[in-house]
Amino acid sequence: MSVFTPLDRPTLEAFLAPYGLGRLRDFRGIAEGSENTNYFISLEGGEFVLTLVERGPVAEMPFFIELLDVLHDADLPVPYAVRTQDGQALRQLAGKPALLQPRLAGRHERAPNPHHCSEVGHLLGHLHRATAGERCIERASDRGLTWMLAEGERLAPSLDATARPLLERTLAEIRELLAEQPPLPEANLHGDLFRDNVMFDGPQLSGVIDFYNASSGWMLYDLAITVNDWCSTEEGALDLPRAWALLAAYAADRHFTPREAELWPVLLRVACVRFWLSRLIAAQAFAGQDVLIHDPAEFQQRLAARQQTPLELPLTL
Ligand SMILES: Nc1ncnc2c1ncn2[C@@H]1O[C@H](COP(=O)(O)OP(=O)(O)OP(=O)(O)O)[C@@H](O)[C@H]1O
Ligand SMILES: N[C@@H](CCO)C(=O)O
Repeated sequence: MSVFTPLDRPTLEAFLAPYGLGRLRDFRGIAEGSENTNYFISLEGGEFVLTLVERGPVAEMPFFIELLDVLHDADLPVPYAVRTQDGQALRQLAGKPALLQPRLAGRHERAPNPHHCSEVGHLLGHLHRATAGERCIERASDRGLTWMLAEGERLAPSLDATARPLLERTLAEIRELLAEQPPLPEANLHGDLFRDNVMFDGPQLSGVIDFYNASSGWMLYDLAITVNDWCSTEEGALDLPRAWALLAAYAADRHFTPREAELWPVLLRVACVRFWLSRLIAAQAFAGQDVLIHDPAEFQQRLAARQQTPLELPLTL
């Protein structure tokens, strides 16, 4: 399980006292999740999740706190940093940045249908609309195009004869994007809107969590990340009814530009490379440890399937 930092009751009680939320009733480490340490915390004053941020620079934490406040104010179902009685949102526990957030209702949907995908598309459109243009809070992704190129070039020689040319083809596309810097519309991006970061309460989307990959950037890239997870078959191909439902719901909030339509197939591939690489790196770093490791091959398979994309952006919706 992925509890990188074990915590005992006295440590938690001392940490939680300044929130003034009553006695600690119960707590339990959360096995799901692969990057941060999370605990469900039951206090007399309500149900919460405590997150210890295990990766990424501490200096970035005010960005996440501000972004979640903006999204919460825009009525998106997101967690936000609960303040202590003297107004502190970001604190330290066991030497790590630590946040207490409300626990959102619902459960993850592992087998989404077009209705679930429509809910997700609508949510993503809302998130982008709330942060587009001047409202966008600047933050470069720490796993953006430059990172992909550097890590891809480093890892390519260790791949087999099928995987290596597949990766190198998309690295070439990434080089072209870096050289061109196409002016695609920007907003704040979730950056990791996978099934395990969305909660459903019955058929209704009830929460979006895990903003630790959020950044500013191309909205289309966030859409590609989302479609690749929510609308892929077991074999890695796009499931068109699910993808159409997601894109149609998203497009109700925003019209795509012609340049976005051209670059859509490329960004679907780039979004595969982003997670293929981060999974390869995590698999090496945590090999043999009791940590949740997502299968890198899943994104190799999806990237192979995205060499032809039978899915166009709905330009006229
Ligand atoms: N605010 C919340 N409300 C309810 N459940 C939550 C909340 N935050 C986290 N969880 C639960 O904890 C699990 C792990 O959280 P999270 O996805 O943030 O961890 P992570 O290590 O960053 O994961 P990932 O592998 O997606 O990067 C989630 O799948 C969810 O079940
Ligand atoms: N959602 C990511 C893990 C967290 O970034 C993956 O499935 O690889």
